[in-house]
Amino acid sequence: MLSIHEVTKRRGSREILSGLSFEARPGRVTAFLGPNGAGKTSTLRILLGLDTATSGTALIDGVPFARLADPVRKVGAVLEGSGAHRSRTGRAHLRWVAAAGGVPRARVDEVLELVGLADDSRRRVRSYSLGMGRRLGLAAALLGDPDVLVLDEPVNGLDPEGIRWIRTFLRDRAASGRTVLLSSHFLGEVAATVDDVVVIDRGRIVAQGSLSEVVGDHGSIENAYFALTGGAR
Ligand SMILES: Nc1ncnc2c1ncn2[C@@H]1O[C@H](COP(=O)(O)OP(=O)(O)OP(=O)(O)O)[C@@H](O)[C@H]1O
Repeated sequence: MLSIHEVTKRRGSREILSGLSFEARPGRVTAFLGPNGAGKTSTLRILLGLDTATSGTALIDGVPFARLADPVRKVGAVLEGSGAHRSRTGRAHLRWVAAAGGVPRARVDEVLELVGLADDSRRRVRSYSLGMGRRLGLAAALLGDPDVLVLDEPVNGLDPEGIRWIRTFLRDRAASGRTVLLSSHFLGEVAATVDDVVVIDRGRIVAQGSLSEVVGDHGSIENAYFALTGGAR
């Protein structure tokens, strides 16, 4: 369970997050939607302990990221890119991440299989396509078989096959009782994948609830999104 409570973030004189509160629950895929610059990445960074809130709390199963006893097994995250050194092979990168997190080496082969990268694991990361880089990032996040997955724009730039794969993957993850939070501005895909939706605009939550609650009378998530965020800017 992820619980964001009254999170506010100021940068200089600007308030980029204003009293955000929402939850992402186990067994559900929650989409965190909003236009460019709305504050999605800033919120995820606070949740993952990469930045601090000016006020409010962001908790993972009741504790801040920094106080998790075993973070690698509690939460896996992919923020941007694969985070891998381009001259390393995919497998070498994962072994390095596994060692740093105290995860047994054998798990590397399991996650390579899970993300469909086993056949390419001995290639250097610089030769990977965007989609393969995404799969590698996801593989690293899965090393600890975490209860919670946090993904920033996971479908951005993927081809239809990659989008379909990740959609199925995230649904399976939620079906096994895990918590999945993904940020996105790619609305069409979200409707087919998610249970719950949180919409943010200019640092404020403008809607949250189940997908059908947020769609409401708008007919589609696209219509709801543009009505709630005042259209594309
Ligand atoms: N390091 C930083 N220093 C100053 N301002 C920042 C910094 N990071 C983000 N911001 C500002 O905070 C606001 C929220 O940015 P954020 O990246 O969280 O939005 P986002 O919803 O993830 O957008 P996108 O979809 O474009 O990634 C923006 O106005 C951005 O310019």
